[in-house]
Amino acid sequence: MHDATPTPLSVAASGPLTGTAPVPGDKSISHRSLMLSALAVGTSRVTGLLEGEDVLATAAAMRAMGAVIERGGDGMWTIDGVGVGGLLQPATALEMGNSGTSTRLLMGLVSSHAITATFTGDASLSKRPMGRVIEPLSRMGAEFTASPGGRLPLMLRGIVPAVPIDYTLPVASAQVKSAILLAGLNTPGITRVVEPVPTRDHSERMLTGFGAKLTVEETPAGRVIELHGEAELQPQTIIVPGDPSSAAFPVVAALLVPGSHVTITNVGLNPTRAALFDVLRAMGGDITFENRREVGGEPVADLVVRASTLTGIDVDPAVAPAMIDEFPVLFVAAALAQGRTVTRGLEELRVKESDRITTMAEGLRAIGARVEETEDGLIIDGTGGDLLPGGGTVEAKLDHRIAMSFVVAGLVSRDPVTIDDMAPVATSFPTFTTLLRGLGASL
Ligand SMILES: O=C(O)C1=C[C@@H](OP(=O)(O)O)[C@@H](O)[C@H](O)C1
Ligand SMILES: C=C(OP(=O)(O)O)C(=O)O
Repeated sequence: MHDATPTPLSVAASGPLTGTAPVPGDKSISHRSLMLSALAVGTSRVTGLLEGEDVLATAAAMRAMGAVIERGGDGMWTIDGVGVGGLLQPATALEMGNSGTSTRLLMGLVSSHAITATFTGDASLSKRPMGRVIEPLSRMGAEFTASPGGRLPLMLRGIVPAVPIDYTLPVASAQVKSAILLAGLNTPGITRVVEPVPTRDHSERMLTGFGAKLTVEETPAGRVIELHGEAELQPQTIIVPGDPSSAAFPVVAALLVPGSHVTITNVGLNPTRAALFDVLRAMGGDITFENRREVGGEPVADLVVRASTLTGIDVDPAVAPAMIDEFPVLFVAAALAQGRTVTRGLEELRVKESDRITTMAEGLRAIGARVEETEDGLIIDGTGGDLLPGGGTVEAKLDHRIAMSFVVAGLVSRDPVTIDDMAPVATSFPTFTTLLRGLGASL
């Protein structure tokens, strides 16, 4: 998808950011709303869907397997579902682009249908480990022929009936948890997943909303999720709240650019997602939450952010799953803070769209930040609020969050920062540069 035609961008120091902007829909919730609507019997309606490439890859795959998915002129999506067990054999390979979530969750869905599907992805996705889903889904009876190292392209042969499993997650991964639960939808009996460390719970919330019989119990061994199979899902009307992972970029930009005062509206604050804002506040960031409400079964608020002098901290590894995609931009905040920020327990960052520990360390060094890379995190000595030297070119490595993080870094650098390729940003936040320009950033 992004293997061709790089789109570079040079970003120079900016004047204050001001004004109000809403963030686009949550990527995780958007994927799930399409998948579950496609499995309901009848017509579901979704507003606020993130229209980024990753979500559109999910939509294309669900269409290829029989769902009728349309976007109305008013931005409302309608999905005519095929019912649990009703997915059809796709005529061509399922192209997953850059999207790990589409790939792993759809592998779960296909596993318990009588479908043989080939999954392909771009250069970044083809390096990412799929063994973590192949292993539990094989136990349920699905068969896989994967590329070396358990990677894409791979072929999956689903099975009916699949076998329910009782599975303790070996990695803290909402994608693995969700893949198993989605496979469990068309599996007789109870599929049980134990997560020793809680991860984002959008699948559990939405499965319940669609009428699946699902229980969640907190136990000494962790969260135990039980799903009763052969479920019947009822069509829903869903409003997708704004994505905290996208909000992270304008929020950090406003904290760092002197004189800024912005309001970012419609920010999802599900506790399994929102730890970045707590960490930034603990660093001294002036962030207040206004107009707290519920949207689509998820807590939401408007974030009022004022430029602040941040202080480095030791980030508790226990909060990592609740801000797993926000570390790249947190590293930028740390590079401007007073003193040292230490992060640990972030091994999972090495298997995202890029190795986000090494990519961020290399990029931050290229623009003059003081960074030490460890096995499982970064140690960063900040400037104390002074501009970074800047002047370098950073490689985004087909990783949207790396590209956006260095745009934020460029806004607080003496000499312009060049990002080699902004194209991947379209996967999760197609309106990113427009939103920042609207707040006054000189991009
Ligand atoms: O379930 C999801 O929607 C996601 C889970 C996380 O991945 P892992 O499950 O690999 O941690 C996250 O990084 C990704 O952006 C979205
Ligand atoms: C890791 C991410 O997404 P995915 O795994 O879906 O590619 C992300 O959006 O940061």
